Amino acid sequence: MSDIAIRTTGLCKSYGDKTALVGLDLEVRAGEVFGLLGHNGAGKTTTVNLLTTLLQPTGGQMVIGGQDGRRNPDGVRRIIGYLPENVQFYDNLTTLENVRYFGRLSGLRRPDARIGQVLEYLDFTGHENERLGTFSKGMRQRVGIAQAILHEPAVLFLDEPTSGLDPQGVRKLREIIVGLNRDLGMTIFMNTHLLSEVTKTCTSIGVLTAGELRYHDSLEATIGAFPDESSLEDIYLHLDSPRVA
Ligand SMILES: Nc1ncnc2c1ncn2[C@@H]1O[C@H](COP(=O)(O)OP(=O)(O)OP(=O)(O)O)[C@@H](O)[C@H]1O
Repeated sequence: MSDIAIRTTGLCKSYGDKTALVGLDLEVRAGEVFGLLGHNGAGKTTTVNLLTTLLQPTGGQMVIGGQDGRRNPDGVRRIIGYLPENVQFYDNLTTLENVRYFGRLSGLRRPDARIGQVLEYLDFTGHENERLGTFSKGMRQRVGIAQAILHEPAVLFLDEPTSGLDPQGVRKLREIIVGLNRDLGMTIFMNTHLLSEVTKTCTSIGVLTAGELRYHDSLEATIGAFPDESSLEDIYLHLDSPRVA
């Protein structure tokens, strides 16, 4: 994969008369953990759904891992993993049955050996034969990560991955995200509201306001560029305010 994992140029999305994303120009380097911040309705889920080819853009270009997302969406799908905000599982099926189902959708013919490795990596061994209907939100998210990384994607997209988790669940998921980046070299693109997560997990951030990317830089540069703001929350509120051009 080239040095740039995700590049968008003038990427737009409208739903009828409603413009959700206005000419997004973005580059995320391979090996980064990028956090897309924004208020409710800013366009974060729309952005992820475009980049994962679940939605068709109304304009612009996007290249993910060297694959042209408009001309070759299947090529993009082969190299990405996606954990949506509300991943749907079959509650009456077991972990193994659910993940196997997703594995076959990804084209893995004999996924069980790989499922075993992934569940072990996620510290989930022992829950293979338990039904999803009995799991906490944190356990379901781990199954969600398992299905998303089964085919060893180069780029992993996460939509509000810690939403609704208790503090232990947040910490566990954070460790997993950081580990996938550090141990397996995955580029991670995550939407989040939780600023505390950004400081502990991300290497770069973007701020989306009403469908426009208002800001994009490394976390380190962001903290250095706003010496008068005492926390990332203050920086975010500054960037997300209408005063910023
Ligand atoms: N299918 C749709 N039809 C019409 N409008 C939509 C549709 N999906 C999203 N929108 C609108 O597009 C805008 C961006 O929505 P989006 O869900 O991408 O924002 P978001 O930043 O992910 O918000 P949240 O944090 O609440 O999930 C919002 O104004 C939303 O109402």
